[in-house]
Amino acid sequence: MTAEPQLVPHRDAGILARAAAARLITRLIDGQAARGEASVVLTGGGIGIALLRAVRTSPAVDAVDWSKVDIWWGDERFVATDSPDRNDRQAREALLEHIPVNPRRVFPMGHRAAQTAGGVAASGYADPESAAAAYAALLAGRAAPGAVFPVFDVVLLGLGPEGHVASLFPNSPAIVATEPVVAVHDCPKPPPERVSLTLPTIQSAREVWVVVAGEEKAEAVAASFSGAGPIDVPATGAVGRERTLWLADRAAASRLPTRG
Ligand SMILES: O=C(O)[C@H](O)[C@@H](O)[C@H](O)[C@H](O)COP(=O)(O)O
Repeated sequence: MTAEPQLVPHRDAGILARAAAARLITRLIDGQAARGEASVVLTGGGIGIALLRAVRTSPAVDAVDWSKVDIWWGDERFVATDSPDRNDRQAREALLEHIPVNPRRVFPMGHRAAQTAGGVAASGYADPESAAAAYAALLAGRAAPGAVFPVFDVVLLGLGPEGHVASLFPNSPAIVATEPVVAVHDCPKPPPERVSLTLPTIQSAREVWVVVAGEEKAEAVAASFSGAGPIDVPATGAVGRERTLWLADRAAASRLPTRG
């Protein structure tokens, strides 16, 4: 059973980030109360990272036992580990370096191995395919017996202007991929090479939250609620088992039909 998307409007992007942060903290607390641990899949992008900064500055941040939270990524740019483009680097600077996470429960996606002089093996992967395979193995290692990925408490996703989520773009090989993690080449949003969870993995979450702000996303939000399918509008495939939330500011929701 997947959940019908529910849109929750917020006055502006700043309030959206703070409200989504508070919602995430509560969600993780509830997950830990129910199962002793929790898991979240982070996203890159402007509002996704703003949300993490808002978690860091939240008065309730210490209510979560961060040592018992599994932290994953929905996608990653396949670049050098020290590149400012890395979603995990931005997440560490925004939040993870400021809270007591358990490093063994933080699962960054693979990075491009540095070119080595003299054959010294550098950490990382030669291509996105091998990084994707390694991440799939990590997911399987944290899954229930017989499953290939865990049941995440929350998958956070940003939204692109054409309706992409993670690195799943319209009419791309990745949007129809069925393996848990996929390599992405020629991504329309730079950098071109990425690693991304696929829709089946995203859909394994109890809750999926699409967090979106700005007038430039209004068309994509409207398209996502127009009955379009995920190949044309990937965000429409981002649904949770129990709940699907669209946390939007008013500008991003401005092209939706107003309630009668
Ligand atoms: O790695 C990435 O680029 C993100 O995961 C991507 O899916 C992002 O969330 C959207 O493109 C929205 O990004 P903005 O919020 O910056 O527009």
